[in-house]
Amino acid sequence: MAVTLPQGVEILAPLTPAFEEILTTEALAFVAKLHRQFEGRRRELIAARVVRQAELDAGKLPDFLPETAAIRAGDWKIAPLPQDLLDRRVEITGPVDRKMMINALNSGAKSFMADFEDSNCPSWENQISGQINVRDAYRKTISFANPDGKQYKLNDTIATLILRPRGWHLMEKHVTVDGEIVSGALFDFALSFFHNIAYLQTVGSATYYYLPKMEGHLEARLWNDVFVFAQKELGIPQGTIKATVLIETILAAFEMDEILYELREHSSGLNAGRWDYIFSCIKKFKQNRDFCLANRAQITMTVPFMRAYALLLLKTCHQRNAPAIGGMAALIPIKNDPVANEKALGGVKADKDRDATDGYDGGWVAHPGLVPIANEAFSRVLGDAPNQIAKQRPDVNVTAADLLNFQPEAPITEAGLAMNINVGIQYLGSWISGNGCVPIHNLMEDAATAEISRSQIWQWIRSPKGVLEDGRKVTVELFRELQAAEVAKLKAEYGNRWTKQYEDAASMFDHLTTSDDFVEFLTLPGYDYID
Ligand SMILES: CC(=O)SCCNC(=O)CCNC(=O)[C@H](O)C(C)(C)COP(=O)(O)OP(=O)(O)OC[C@H]1O[C@@H](n2cnc3c(N)ncnc32)[C@H](O)[C@@H]1OP(=O)(O)O
Ligand SMILES: O=CC(=O)O
Ligand SMILES: [Mg+2]
Repeated sequence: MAVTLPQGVEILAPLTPAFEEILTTEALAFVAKLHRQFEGRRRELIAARVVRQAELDAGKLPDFLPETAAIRAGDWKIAPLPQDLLDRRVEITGPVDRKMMINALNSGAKSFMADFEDSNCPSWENQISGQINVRDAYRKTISFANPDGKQYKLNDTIATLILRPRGWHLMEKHVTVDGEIVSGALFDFALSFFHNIAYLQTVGSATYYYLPKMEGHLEARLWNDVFVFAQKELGIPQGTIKATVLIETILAAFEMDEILYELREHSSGLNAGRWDYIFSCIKKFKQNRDFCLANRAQITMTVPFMRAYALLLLKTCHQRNAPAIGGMAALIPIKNDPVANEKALGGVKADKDRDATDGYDGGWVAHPGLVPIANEAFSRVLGDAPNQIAKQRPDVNVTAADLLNFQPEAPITEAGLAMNINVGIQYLGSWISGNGCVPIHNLMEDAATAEISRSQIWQWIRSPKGVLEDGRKVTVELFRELQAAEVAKLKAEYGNRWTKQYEDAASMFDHLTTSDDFVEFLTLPGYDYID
């Protein structure tokens, strides 16, 4: 190892010369500073999540917080947005794979969320290569030669890069400070900020972030304090960093104003992260005898609790001069089946049309082929205006009961159960093999969508309402019977692509589903399977 490690820092993974350009002594010293300053608070907040879950398990329902009523009633706005975040009508997302990043930046979308989270398997290789790719993308020097000879380089006009670090719950096991492994969130943030902020300032931009999976405003306060500290350390003007928070947990939905308020000097709005949101509802109410959702496919953006959440997010953002960005339809272009393809594209159009008409300022797409559809839907409403933040929604009145109106409860079917098993195992197999985003049955599947599949089965097994429409109760025995059938089908379909990773995935899926202790995130045990 050529790098001189700062005192107290260890790296428990291989370093190539290219990795050493990212893991420099100075960058690691910055990681260590953030760790020493904030790791204690991060742990307290994770511990507070456990306490909150116990309250929910005991039947307490969430509500808007009485202690922050003044913030909700107050007349404040977030700080002005930088020029390159004013127009976000189409945002493409994708993992930090070099070729895909170039494709995303060239896609015609206004912004590109470079994802170290839901769509990324956090192997050491992916994380550090991802930082190299981000560095080169910011400097517009990124290029790629595909093994088939195709060359990739950036167009003259590219999307603005927004980086999504890992959430507060994930660790970076390959780096320790004073003998403690470091937070994945702090690690991803620290490296991207340290290496790029000074350069970006010279071109009138900055590092922008998407912040995932927070459960409340105190977690947002921690991010804000990290930003303040980081900017001070590197002599960057306060308020330079901007961050969009994904509202993708049911608890955060009750604290949207407060989250914007905590980050008001650094905020670039909120995003409706629908897939983790559904997962969070299942997770938080998994012990509630009244709670039980229908087959995954039935939980669309138009069901009552999802509609309430989407409208409240929009109203809250615009009251605070903040962009409201819509989430992701999981539909993707379908090759070799024009009829199915047209249906999928129609689904994306309907999704983006609804968001644009409601008043959203932009929305996510999963694939470059969907950029024109989303662009048309938002441009139809926005015209030449960069956004519609000025559009207020006083007509929207969402109550706690609306957010908790968990319908539909039916149907739950054998096909829905089998599909959850099939998708869950395929996704986990891919994730353990190093790829965090895959097309399965013509839908985009990532960590968030797979969480819904596995948590639904856990909950159906344990809920009195977990009954198939033909009257059979969902049980461990029924799950195992269907699981055996799905594994046999997949083995036949995969042939020699059915590797040890897929065997591991099947046994991990069995554990996730049958263990009475609910596993908080599938990526936590999954992390033990990857380097
Ligand atoms: C819940 C959430 O968090 S949503 C956010 C996280 N999820 C995502 O970001 C989804 C990202 N999307 C993807 O990973 C992919 O689109 C998938 C896995 C869904 C589908 O992938 P594929 O079936 O391989 O796509 P397909 O074969 O049609 O790709 C065609 C081309 O588009 C590129 N492409 C596809 N999706 C993307 C993307 N999101 N960004 C950049 N390029 C992309 C492919 O690299 C390929 O490029 P090439 O022709 O130069 O080789
Ligand atoms: O991150 C987005 C989501 O839907 O989850
Ligand atoms: Mg998510």
